[in-house]
Amino acid sequence: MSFTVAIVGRPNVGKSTLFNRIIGKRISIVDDKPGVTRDRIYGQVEWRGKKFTLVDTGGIEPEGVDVMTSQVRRQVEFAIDSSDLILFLMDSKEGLLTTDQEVVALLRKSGKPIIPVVNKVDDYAVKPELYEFYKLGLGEPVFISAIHGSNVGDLLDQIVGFIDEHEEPAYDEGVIKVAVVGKPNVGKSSLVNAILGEERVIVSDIPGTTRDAIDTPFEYEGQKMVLIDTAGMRRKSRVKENIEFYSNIRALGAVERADIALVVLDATREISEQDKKIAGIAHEAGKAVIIVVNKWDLVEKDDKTIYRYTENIRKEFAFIQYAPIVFVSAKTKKRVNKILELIRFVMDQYTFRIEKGALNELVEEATAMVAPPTIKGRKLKIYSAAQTGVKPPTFVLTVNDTELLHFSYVRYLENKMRERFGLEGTPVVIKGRNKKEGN
Ligand SMILES: Nc1nc2c(ncn2[C@@H]2O[C@H](COP(=O)(O)OP(=O)(O)OP(=O)(O)O)[C@@H](O)[C@H]2O)c(=O)[nH]1
Ligand SMILES: Nc1nc2c(ncn2[C@@H]2O[C@H](COP(=O)(O)OP(=O)(O)OP(=O)(O)O)[C@@H](O)[C@H]2O)c(=O)[nH]1
Repeated sequence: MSFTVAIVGRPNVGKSTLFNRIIGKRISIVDDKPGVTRDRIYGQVEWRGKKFTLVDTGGIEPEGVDVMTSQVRRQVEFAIDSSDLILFLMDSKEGLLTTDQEVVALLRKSGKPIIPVVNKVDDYAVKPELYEFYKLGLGEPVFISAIHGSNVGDLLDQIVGFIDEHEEPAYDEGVIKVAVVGKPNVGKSSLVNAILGEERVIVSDIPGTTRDAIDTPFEYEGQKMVLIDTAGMRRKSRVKENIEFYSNIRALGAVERADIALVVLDATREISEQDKKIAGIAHEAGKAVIIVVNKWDLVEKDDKTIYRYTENIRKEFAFIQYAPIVFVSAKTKKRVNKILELIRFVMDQYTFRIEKGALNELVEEATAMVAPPTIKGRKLKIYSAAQTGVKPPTFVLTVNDTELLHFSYVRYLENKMRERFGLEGTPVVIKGRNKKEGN
């Protein structure tokens, strides 16, 4: 699981502003597909080659709750239980308040490192009155302006300074990394055990091991794989709302390290918002997805059941139409092997390369069939197409003006590519680039 940094502080000190300042730049995904999570209270950051997950604990609050003590209590609990580093944010305009000191006293008990941060220092000057913040005894505070971004780079430098000892295991190129994600109780551990073909002890109660996703390398018909498992690590949270939140953060950490996410659903339960959120995390991270419907043994079936389920999943998970669906039982092991075959197949798709000639031929045919859009009297012209990467397959179209590359036309081209080349299980990224003068 990735290094987690929590921003904690009283209401209105600027937690969201700081979060957006750090995360905002990275979010360049223009995704209009419905169902994709929009409530960003955590995100992945890369700074000087190091990665971490940043959490805006203010976002944990359920709506309508404005009781100060309960708000801060949730934040503090999250920070203590689930983060590796705490950014304690204060407001220079308000000065050091008693509440700040109380919260720090609580945070300190956790033994987690804390960086004191004083926000809203907009004029670059550290005035004498700011020296009161040294009284916290947490060392030198970082004075920032989240709105203007000043000193935020220094803050990021300090954060990544803590990451050294937290290296993730590295795997060879040829190893397929598979994250097993899903709501609590859908059967993730059972599925992992079924895949590995042996009962494995989940070490969830040993302190210190609980936070790390369990990586299990194995081989299937000569193909090296590793399962990144987030199961069995449910926090015994005192605050109910936090449980779902922990689940999502864990899923994010596992998914970021994986090539393929197995999004596990419980066949006996209705599809919920959280199922969609978890699938959305995988989709937004640009990972391949396989939907695994588990506990199929418990479903009373007739000859239409599987079609009804499939239809419902396609409707609820409209944003990942590309994901294959497999119906399994971890308990009876039925079709568990099918998952392994799908993993291999989907990995081929995730790393698929389309030869330039074939790609341009396809684009020519597609544009002949449905003409590119004309917006405000100007017609989109696509001069050429090229694949620029894999994991997921990424394509660049050279056009007259990227403004004219409407998302619905991009989706049309994506569908055409999928019709011809398959690309099942993998997202496809299509970007536009303006043709330069003279080429
Ligand atoms: N002058 C100034 N104002 C800031 C700065 N950062 C945030 N603010 C303002 O402070 C107010 C609160 O900011 P938020 O980011 O919503 O604060 P928060 O801590 O997330 O608040 P909660 O969601 O209530 O927990 C907003 O009006 C921001 O525009 C800053 O660097 N300078
Ligand atoms: N009938 C049936 N029960 C299953 C199946 N898979 C899991 N279960 C049961 O569902 C319950 C939850 O399974 P787990 O494997 O612990 O679920 P999990 O997703 O790892 O749960 P967390 O650790 O809470 O995230 C257990 O009682 C399992 O025995 C299945 O395919 N069929």
